[in-house]
Amino acid sequence: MQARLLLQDGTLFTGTAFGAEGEKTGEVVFNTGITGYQEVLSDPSYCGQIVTMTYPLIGNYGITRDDFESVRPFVHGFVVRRHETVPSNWRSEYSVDDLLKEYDIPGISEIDTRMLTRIIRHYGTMKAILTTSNKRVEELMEMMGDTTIEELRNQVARTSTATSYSSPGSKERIVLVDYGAKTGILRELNSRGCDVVVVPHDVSADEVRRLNPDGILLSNGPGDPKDVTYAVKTISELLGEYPIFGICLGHQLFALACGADTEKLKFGHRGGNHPVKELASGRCFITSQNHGYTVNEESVESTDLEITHINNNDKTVEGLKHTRYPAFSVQYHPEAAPGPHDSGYLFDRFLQMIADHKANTPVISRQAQLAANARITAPKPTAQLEAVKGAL
Ligand SMILES: NC(=O)CC[C@H](N)C(=O)O
Repeated sequence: MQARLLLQDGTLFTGTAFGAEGEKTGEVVFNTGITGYQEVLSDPSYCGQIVTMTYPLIGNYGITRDDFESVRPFVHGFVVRRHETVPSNWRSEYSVDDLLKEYDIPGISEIDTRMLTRIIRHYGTMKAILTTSNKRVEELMEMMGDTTIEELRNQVARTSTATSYSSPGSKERIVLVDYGAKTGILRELNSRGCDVVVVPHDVSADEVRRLNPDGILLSNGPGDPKDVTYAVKTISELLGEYPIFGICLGHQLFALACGADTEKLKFGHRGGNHPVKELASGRCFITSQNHGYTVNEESVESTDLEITHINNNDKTVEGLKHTRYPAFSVQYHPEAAPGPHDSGYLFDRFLQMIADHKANTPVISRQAQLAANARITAPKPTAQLEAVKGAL
């Protein structure tokens, strides 16, 4: 069956359909990873996007559920040069084609993904529609135009957990705020023995305090950080009270909460080999990335933040730390799977920061904090009780 990919600028690609039949609009972006298509498909940060892989052969090692970064794929469409229908891997459970069909995601293969990537690099990311229908181009253009940017935004609520859950451990209590978190973050915390409570994106500062965490981890997630205003407010309320570590969207929200600004990149960073320089050591780390927005460098100057890492390719901000409070963040993914694993040490740094914070927090103030928490936890008197009290 034929499939077509129509870009907002009118460029039309005609190829072969795979995955689900139908039509999906999204922002078209490219990922340069040679492996990792399962993690890309199931990374909630891609919600609302049509992803093209620059590596030309996709699907050759099949699909293994254990490798997923969340419970289901979130991409709106998948674009590849060649798609393998007969995976060759003992762990494979089924093919990419089966996965896309199961989750109603259309795919297109046999198109010039190199040309598509060059268009995105030249003109920037843009909207696109992927279809298996025979609709006329004019009609498709109209449909794409009707998809408001709002439909492609505000994806955090769609990808976050609706209720809190815990992943118990015997060490530090970490509250992981799920803005569309990758499973890899939980895996890294659990492997270090952390007692993790995963909470929804719209958790309030008081709800976090009630959990009495040793530290807070702000996860990755889809969309524009400026759409998640309530999270910025919550983070600014918790800043200084608990050690904080932000990853990707969590990094951007942390920056906004500290008064810095974010902006959209022309075509973003998505792949497994982005070089990042740690300014303190001068060392270069190879990192896994997936983001379209970035923290504006100049805006950091007027805040209490310090830039700790920069991207070696385009010099954009890749890491921040607070100069007064125990809090830091990175734009890339230290929990990368399938890799590179250069930055896994950042989880150890976070736990060390928690240990230092505990050691430096006078016992009396910790007790005061616990007392404050107890006050917050105490049930509020109901209106009825107030009325009875008033009558007495
Ligand atoms: N992986 C992420 O957390 C992505 C952050 C944000 N949605 C961006 O595109 O910049």
